[in-house]
Amino acid sequence: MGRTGGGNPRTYSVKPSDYKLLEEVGYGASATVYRAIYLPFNEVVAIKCLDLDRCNSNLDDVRREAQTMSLIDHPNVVRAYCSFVVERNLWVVMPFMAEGSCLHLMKIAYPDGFEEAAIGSILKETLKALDYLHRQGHIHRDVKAGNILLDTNGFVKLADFGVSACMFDTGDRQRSRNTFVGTPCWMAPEVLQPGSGYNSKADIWSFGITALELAHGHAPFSKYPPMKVLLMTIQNAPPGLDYDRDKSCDQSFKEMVAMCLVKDQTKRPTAEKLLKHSFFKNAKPPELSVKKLFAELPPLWNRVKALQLKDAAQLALKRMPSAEQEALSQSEYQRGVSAWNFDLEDLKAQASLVRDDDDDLQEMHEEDEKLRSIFLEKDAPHSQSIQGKLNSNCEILCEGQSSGDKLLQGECLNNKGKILECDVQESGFQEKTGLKKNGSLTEATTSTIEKEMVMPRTRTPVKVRQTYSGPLMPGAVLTHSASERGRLSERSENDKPLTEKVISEVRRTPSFSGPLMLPNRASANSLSAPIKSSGGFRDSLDDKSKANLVQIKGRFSVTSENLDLVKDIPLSTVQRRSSQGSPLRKSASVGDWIFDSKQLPVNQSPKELNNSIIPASLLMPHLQNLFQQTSIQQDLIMNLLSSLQSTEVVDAAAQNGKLPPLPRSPENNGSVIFWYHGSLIPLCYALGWIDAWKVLIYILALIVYVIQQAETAASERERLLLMRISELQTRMNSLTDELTAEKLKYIQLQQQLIAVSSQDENGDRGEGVSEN
Ligand SMILES: Nc1ncnc2c1ncn2[C@@H]1O[C@H](COP(=O)(O)OP(=O)(O)OP(=O)(O)O)[C@@H](O)[C@H]1O
Repeated sequence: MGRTGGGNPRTYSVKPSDYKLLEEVGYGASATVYRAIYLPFNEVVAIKCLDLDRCNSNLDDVRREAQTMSLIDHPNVVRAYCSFVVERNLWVVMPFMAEGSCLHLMKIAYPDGFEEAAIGSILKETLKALDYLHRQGHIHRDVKAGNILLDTNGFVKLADFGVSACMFDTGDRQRSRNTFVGTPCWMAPEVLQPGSGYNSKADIWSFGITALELAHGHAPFSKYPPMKVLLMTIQNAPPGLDYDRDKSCDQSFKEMVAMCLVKDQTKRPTAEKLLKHSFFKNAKPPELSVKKLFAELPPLWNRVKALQLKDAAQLALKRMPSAEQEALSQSEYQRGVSAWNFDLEDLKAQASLVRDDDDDLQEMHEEDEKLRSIFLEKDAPHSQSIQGKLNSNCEILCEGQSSGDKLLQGECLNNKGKILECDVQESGFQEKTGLKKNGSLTEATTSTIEKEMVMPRTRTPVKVRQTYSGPLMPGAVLTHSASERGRLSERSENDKPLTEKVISEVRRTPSFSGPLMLPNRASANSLSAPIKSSGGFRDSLDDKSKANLVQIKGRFSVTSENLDLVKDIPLSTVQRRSSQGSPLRKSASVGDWIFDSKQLPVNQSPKELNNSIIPASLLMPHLQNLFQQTSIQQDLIMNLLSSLQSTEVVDAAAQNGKLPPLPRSPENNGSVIFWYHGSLIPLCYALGWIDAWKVLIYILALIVYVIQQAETAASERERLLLMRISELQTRMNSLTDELTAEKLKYIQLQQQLIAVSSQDENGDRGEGVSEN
C-alpha cells in the first residue's frame, strides 16, 4: 500500500530493506519515530512506525486516506513520502525534521516556554499550515507543540496529519475511537461535548492552547487528570495570557490568544482571518527567530535519549497507588473510555473520585511563584548561605530514587556511574551551559548524554517546575516491546546499552494514573500530567511544592563533603522531642502522623546504627519506610507553609490598618527549611547510606522545628485576630451610639416639623375667621 507524497518528484520505494533505521528520534502515544536512511538516494528520512494492532481502522480505510493525503502539499505541512506495512506496523516515510518538535525543545531547554519573537514565528507558520488544510476541507484535530516540527533552518512544519492520524480516526476521529487517545488539554469545548458538532474552528481553539503552551512551556490545566481537564474546559472560563507571569507579553499576543479561545466556535476567527492579526504581521521569519533556539543543542537523538532517561527516572518516582485508585484505574482501563460518547455525569462522578485538592491550577502557578519569592528574596542571605554550603563540591544526583522502584534504585544507588551515571563534570558542564548551580537540574540523566546536553534555559534562575502530560492512553499502550523494537531497528536486545534496557523496562511498567490512564511511558511528545505518586495525576500539595520552590525528588547540587548538617539543627528541639519517646508524635495542628519507631532495629540508637556495620537488607526497609513517612510529612509541611504564607495577608492588613506586623525572622521561614528538607532526601542517597541516620535525624528535627514555628505563627495569628475582633466590636458600639443619636435628632426634627405645620394651620384658620 505504498504511495508517494504529492508534489515530490522523487519516488520512494515501499521495500523495508531500502531503509536503514537509525536512532529513535521521537515517540508519541501511537508511534515511535526513527531517523533513517533511504538507501537508494542515500537520503536521511524519518520513519514513523505505527502499531497496527492498536489501529481502529481497517487497512482499506487507511489506504483510502493515504490516497487523499497524497494531495496534501504545503511547505508548512509534514507530508508522507510513502507508507507501507512491515509485519504488524505501518511505516510512514517522511522528511526528517532535524530539530524535532517544539515540545521536545521546550522540555530539553526551555521549560518555561519560548520568547515571544520565536512564538510569533512558529505560530504564524503553523497557522499557514492550518489555513491550507482548512481550505482543502480538512481538520487537523491534533494541533499542539508536540506536532509542530522544526528543521535545522528553523523552518516550521505541522505534523501528524494524514495516514497516521487516519489510522486512528478513519476520517472521523471522534466517533471511531473507543479509547481516549487524544489529549484533552488542547481540545475545544465543542469537541469534548458529544453531539454538539464541530468544524475547523476546533483547530483554532487548539491553536490558541498551543500558543499558551509555547508561552508557558506547558498547556493550561496540564497538571490535571484528563477528566478534570475535560470538565474544566467545558465549565471554566477559557484560559488566556492574563496572569502575572504574562505581564510582559505583548498586547497583540494576548488579544490573538483571546480570539482563538472563545467558547462559542462561531465567534472564533478562521485561520485566514487570524493570519491578518497584527501579532502575525510583526512576526519575524523563522530563520531569524527560531533557528537560534537550538543553536547550541546536541543532536536530536541525544536529546531524545536524555529525555527518555529523564522520563524513566520520573516514572521510577512513582509510588504505588492506593488499592482504591488502582481498582478505579483498572476498571476504567478494562471498560475503555470513549472520548466521544461519554456520559458527562458519569465523568463528573469519576472526576470527583480523583484525589485533587486544588481546583485552581492557574492560581497555583502564581502561588508557586510567591513561595519561591519568599525563598529567594525575603530570606536571601539565609538561603544563600545554605546554598553555598550545598553547592561546593557539587554533585548532581540521580532522579528516580524512589523506594518503590528497585530497578532504578539499584542502578542509581549501587551502580552509580555505571547505569544512570549521574555525576557530571560540573565545571565544564556549567561553562557550557552558562547556568548557575542552583539552576534547574531537571535534565540531569546520563553522563554521556549530559556532557553534551544543554540545560534548560529558565527565565528565572531557580525555577525547576516541570510538568508532563500525556495523551490519554490505556494502561497497556506500550506495544513496542523491547524485542519488537529490536527487530525494527535491526539491533538485538543484547546489543543495546544497559541504559536502553532501563528505558524499555520502564516503558513496560504499567501506569496507574487515574481513571483515564497515562501512557505507560512518559510521553515525550505531550506535556501535562506528571507521573504521579499515589496513582493520581497530582498529589495535591505535593505537586504544588514540586512545581517551583523545591524540586523534591532529587536534581540538586549538593555537597557530599563538608556537610555537618546536624550542627545546624536547633538541638533543643531534637532533644525535647526525642525525650518524649518517639521522634515524631501526633500533632493537633498538622494532623496525624507518627513515626513508626517499632520498625527501627531494637536496642540500637541511631548513633550506634551509624557506627556499626548493618546489612543493607536490614536497613533498606527502614529507610524505605522513613522515606515514605518523609514524603507524607513533606505534604504536611507544605500545608503548614501555605498557612505561614497566608500570614502575609495578615501582615499586609496590619500595614494598612491598625494591627502590629507579625514577628518574622529569617530563621523561622519555613520555606528555607523545606528547601533543606527537599535537598536532604537525595542527599541520603549521595552519602551512600552511611550517614543516612544522621541525615534522617536532621530531617526529623527540621520537621519538628517547622511545626513549632507554624504553631507559634498560628497562635500569633489567633491573637491578632482576637485583637481585630475586639477592635471591630468597639467600632460597632460607637457606630450604634452614633446611630442612636441620629435617630434622636431625626425624632426631634419630626416633632419640630409637626409643630411648625400645626402653627401654620392655626394661622390660616385665624385669618379665615377674621375675614368672615
Ligand atoms: N518527521 C519527523 N522528523 C523528526 N522528528 C519527528 C518527525 N515526526 C515526528 N517526530 C518526533 O516524534 C514525536 C512523535 O511523533 P508523533 O507526534 O507523530 O507521534 P504520535 O504517536 O502521533 O504522538 P501523539 O499521538 O502523542 O501526537 C514528535 O513529537 C517529534 O518529536
